[in-house]
Amino acid sequence: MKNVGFIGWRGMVGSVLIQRMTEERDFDAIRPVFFSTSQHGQPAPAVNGQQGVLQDARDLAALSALDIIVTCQGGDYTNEIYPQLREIDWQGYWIDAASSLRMRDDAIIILDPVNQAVIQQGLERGIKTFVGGNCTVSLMLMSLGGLFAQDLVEWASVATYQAASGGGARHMRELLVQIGQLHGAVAKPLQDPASAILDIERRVTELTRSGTLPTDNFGVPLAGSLIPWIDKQLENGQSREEWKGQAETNKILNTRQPIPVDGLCVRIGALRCHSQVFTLKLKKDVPLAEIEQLLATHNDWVTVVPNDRELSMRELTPAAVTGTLKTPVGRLRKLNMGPEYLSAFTVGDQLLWGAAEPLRRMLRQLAH
Ligand SMILES: NC(=O)C1=CN([C@@H]2O[C@H](COP(=O)(O)OP(=O)(O)OC[C@H]3O[C@@H](n4cnc5c(N)ncnc54)[C@H](OP(=O)(O)O)[C@@H]3O)[C@@H](O)[C@H]2O)C=CC1
Ligand SMILES: N[C@@H](CC(=O)OP(=O)(O)O)C(=O)O
Repeated sequence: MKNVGFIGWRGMVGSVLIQRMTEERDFDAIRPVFFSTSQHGQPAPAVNGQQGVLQDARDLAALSALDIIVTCQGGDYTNEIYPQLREIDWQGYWIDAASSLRMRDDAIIILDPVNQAVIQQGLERGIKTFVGGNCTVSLMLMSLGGLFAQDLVEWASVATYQAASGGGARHMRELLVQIGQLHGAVAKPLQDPASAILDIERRVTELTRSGTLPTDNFGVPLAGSLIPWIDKQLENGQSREEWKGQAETNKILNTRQPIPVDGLCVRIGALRCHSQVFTLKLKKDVPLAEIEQLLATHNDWVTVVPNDRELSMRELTPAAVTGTLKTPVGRLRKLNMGPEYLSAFTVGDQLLWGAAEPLRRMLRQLAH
């Protein structure tokens, strides 16, 4: 049995990972050791009736005794600890949720339903560093994988609708507090059907602009609004989140000729599901029925939602998908621009296939 260290297990991504591992009985096949940067010495979570003590996540001796390290602690931790471990010639496998190591030549971005062949080749070449992809990229490829697998995509233009959870736990709290404060300010007139809706709206807008809503995390109000920028600003005018679209997609797929992927990333007031709208230019005119068939059969989690009003409203929303491993795609239709132009709408839980699930499945491969 492999000794596996977990860092970041009590964070948002980490706790989803532990929950999924428990559901799938993954702990039966490993000897887990839990670490913390702030709570070492305290009781570790009990697994299969066994409970140890939290180890120090900066103790290189304890870390280097492990066969596999799984970290959901974030990029700062990775940047601090990973080079030190490799420096002392630690030969174990490093599985990471953070973006820091993704684009290194000696790291593979893991999304096994899409790139198991790339993962397998990497393992055979002795690659030891496996990193989960950016959530929008992973969710796009889970939903549209059938078209990429057949090399049908000439380019993809995307507009994202990204959930608060992508920013972290505190961002989710901030959104909910904002929602509560806005509602609280108008709760009374709202109960009166005779009250004027534009007076209510004015009060909400005034409060939104007053500077009194909590905005420490998002920087501006998100409730009742949106934020058309995610992550850092790059010199070419893209946000870093937008830059990842093309860079990571092509690395995951190991394309010889890069497929252009670009668009705008937008934060909205959903809690943990990212949605994305695509305009795809296909390399040829493929009948819609064939497209639906390719998409639906690509992996076990994607479903094609027929382009029907009722079904789209019921099945193709964050409310329907949150907390599940489903990665549905719908609103599929040929656009007025021509028969090679396809629209698509995708939804997926950014903490499951967007973050924790690819790590869990990589660990399972390595542990067996
Ligand atoms: N959020 C997301 O959607 C995605 C995140 N990632 C990556 O994963 C990393 C971790 O993200 P996320 O899970 O959101 O981070 P969190 O902020 O939820 O957790 C990170 C760490 O904070 C510490 N911590 C301090 N106080 C608490 C508390 N009250 N409850 C839980 N943990 C606490 C824990 O470390 P300790 O025990 O050592 O104190 C924990 O491991 C990100 O930095 C990013 O690199 C990747 C994909 C998506
Ligand atoms: N940036 C993503 C979440 C995330 O953590 O992405 P990455 O793993 O690429 O840093 C979002 O805000 O929705």
